[in-house]
Amino acid sequence: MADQKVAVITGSGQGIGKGIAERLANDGFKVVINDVNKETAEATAKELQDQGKEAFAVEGDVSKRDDQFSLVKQTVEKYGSVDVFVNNAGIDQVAPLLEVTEEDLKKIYDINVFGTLYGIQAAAEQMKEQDGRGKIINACSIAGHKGYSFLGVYSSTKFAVRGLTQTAAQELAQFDINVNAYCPGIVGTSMWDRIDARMVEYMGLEPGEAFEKFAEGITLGRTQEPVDVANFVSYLASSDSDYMTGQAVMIDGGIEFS
Ligand SMILES: NC(=O)C1=CN([C@@H]2O[C@H](COP(=O)(O)OP(=O)(O)OC[C@H]3O[C@@H](n4cnc5c(N)ncnc54)[C@H](O)[C@@H]3O)[C@@H](O)[C@H]2O)C=CC1
Ligand SMILES: CC(=O)C(C)=O
Repeated sequence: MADQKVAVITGSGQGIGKGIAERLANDGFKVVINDVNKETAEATAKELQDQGKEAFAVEGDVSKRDDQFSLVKQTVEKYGSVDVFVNNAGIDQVAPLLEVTEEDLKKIYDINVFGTLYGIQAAAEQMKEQDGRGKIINACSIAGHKGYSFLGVYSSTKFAVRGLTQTAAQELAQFDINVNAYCPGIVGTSMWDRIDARMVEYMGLEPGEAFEKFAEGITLGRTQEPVDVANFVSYLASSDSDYMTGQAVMIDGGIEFS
């Protein structure tokens, strides 16, 4: 097992991140489960260990640069390298633009944008020193390609993630590091439970109706599960995607077409 590659996934105590961790562990990676929520991170790592996978949990807040560098350091101390780093952690925010406060802006930019850049920095500094190709994979969204009413600030953070992905791809190619992003559509995680609850307030709908309304536009006729996203991230983490960099790819069942 000495040649097992190592993947770090931020925000992987639950939701899409957990799905990615499960898939990469099944692909043969040693996985590091990072989350600001220590309990869910440890529970996910234990679930994987109980299945005979190599996994451990690191509590950390992606919006703190020191936590991101410490995450990489702890990974290297335990597993020897960081081959794949998935900047998955992110938060939602639902509000009309005219109601957004300075505090709202700061909170979401700290996690979704600053957090992604700190992850890129920490991962790249380590990957530069290693042999072999590194992969940095960022969580974008359909909202990183199009602005949606009431999701304007969230959307703007995902446009920023797309920009960081394109620039990091260009700056890091010289170190054999590929940088790409996945852009899910409507995934049934706790993020959408929160979005639905807030949309109800703004759109005058019943609980569940906002989710259904967004889901109506899905060409494939169903909302997503984390595994639908994880299957694509598995490709981005593998050598099959060695010739892809700087892309923010829709994996949304056909909601937006570009
Ligand atoms: N659910 C959806 O429909 C979509 C989600 N996405 C993106 O996918 C990513 C994952 O989303 P979900 O799994 O749905 O969300 P979720 O809310 O179910 O899970 C997010 C996880 O990130 C963790 N987290 C939050 N802040 C953190 C921080 N500062 N440091 C470390 N961990 C932190 C949470 O504790 C949680 O475990 C996010 O970046 C989100 O923007 C993109 C498109 C659609
Ligand atoms: C949460 C999210 O990215 C969307 C567009 O639903």
